[in-house]
Amino acid sequence: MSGFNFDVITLFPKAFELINNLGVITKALDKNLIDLNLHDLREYGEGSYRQVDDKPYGGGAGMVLKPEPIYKAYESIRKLPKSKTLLMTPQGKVLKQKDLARWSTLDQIIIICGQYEGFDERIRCLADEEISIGDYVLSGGEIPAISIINGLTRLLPGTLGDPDSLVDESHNSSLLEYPQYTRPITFKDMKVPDILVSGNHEEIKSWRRRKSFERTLERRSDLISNENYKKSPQSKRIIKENNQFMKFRIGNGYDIHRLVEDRDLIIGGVKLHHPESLGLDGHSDADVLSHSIMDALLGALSLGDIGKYFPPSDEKWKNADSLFLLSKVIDLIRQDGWEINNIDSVLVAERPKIMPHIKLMKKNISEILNIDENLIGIKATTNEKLGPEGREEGISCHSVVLLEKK
Ligand SMILES: Nc1ccn([C@@H]2O[C@H](COP(=O)(O)O)[C@@H](O)[C@H]2O)c(=O)n1
Ligand SMILES: C[C@@]1(CO)OP(=O)(O)OP(=O)(O)OC[C@H]1O
Repeated sequence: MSGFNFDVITLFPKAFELINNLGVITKALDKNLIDLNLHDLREYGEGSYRQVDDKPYGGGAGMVLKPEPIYKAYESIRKLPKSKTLLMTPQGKVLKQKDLARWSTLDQIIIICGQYEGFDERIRCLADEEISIGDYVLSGGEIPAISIINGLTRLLPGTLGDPDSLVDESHNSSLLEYPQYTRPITFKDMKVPDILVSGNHEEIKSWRRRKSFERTLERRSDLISNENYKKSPQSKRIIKENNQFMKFRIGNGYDIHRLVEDRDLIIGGVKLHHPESLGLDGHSDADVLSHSIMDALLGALSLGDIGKYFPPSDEKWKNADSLFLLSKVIDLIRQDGWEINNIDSVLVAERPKIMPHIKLMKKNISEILNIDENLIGIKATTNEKLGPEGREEGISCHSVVLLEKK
């Protein structure tokens, strides 16, 4: 019986000698569970120098692998019924455990090892899939090919002594593996968790599931995309407990104030003139822009809204300068290590024209928040004479902020 076939087209067949010293693969080769056929590209090179590469058309540094030797090598390989051809290139799709599992049901994988300086574009059409092993560049596809051979071989029936070791491991369930311990029970004051020596298998299982989830959330939260994980009550609790690992939070704020006579019209700390001499009514200076930004900041961290910190019932805040209130809110946000990534606001006002004052509003807010003006977006729109803003009964403002944990 012939095993799973790996056919590798490479300029450096000697690189694969390493494989013979990797336990699992050595065993698989010995037991004929896999066949490793190396196709030395040099043998298919052209002329007396066995040339395999040439200068790129259009100029540029380095040499490019020619198509003819690769095609010749490829055509010399006997194709099995269930076969796939992979081209190793940093431009390929990043290898995932599920790819290895998918390929493990085939009879044959043909791997074409690219070279870092590049290969003729026409070589790509030989491949069913282009694969990279990460976002970095190696000198050639040999080491990535060895990774694939290693990862795939250990999935083949009969290669691992204990097939159960495939069940729990990292990336199988798209969660990372739980922490593992072996003897001694205490090493340099580090003790094996009591639960693992309790003998209670149900509790050990549940501890491992929880640790696996926590570890993934902490190190690779990008892997937790499966809605099932997020929905389970246990996962919900763990996500809540691990909120400290969240790097970003967004917040949204809205405020509206009435336009009345005998009040100043202050927006973003700038005193504007309304054609009818109207101003904004409120307990404070009624600066809708500052208010909506404060609510967005507080909302991002689930800290309530400005009314909670500066109650309108408190005389202290009568005619308060909203930029001062904003300085208090940002102190609260920074207390816990959060920093503003950016702010975007839109003012809704029929009149006056806000556009000419935006520069000064940005300056005021950036100084209070101690952030660059470029991180603040302020826009204005009329409400096309619709609704309270359109009838000039009031001016409103909407803001969003993105916070990042530093
Ligand atoms: N109070 C306002 C309202 C609008 N602008 C500027 O005018 C532009 C056109 O307004 P629309 O409502 O028709 O979108 C708008 O893009 C703003 O630049 C303004 O300065 N002050
Ligand atoms: C800013 C505060 C300060 O008392 O009062 P107002 O200026 O009325 O503004 P509003 O957005 O209605 O309420 C929030 C209050 O905290």
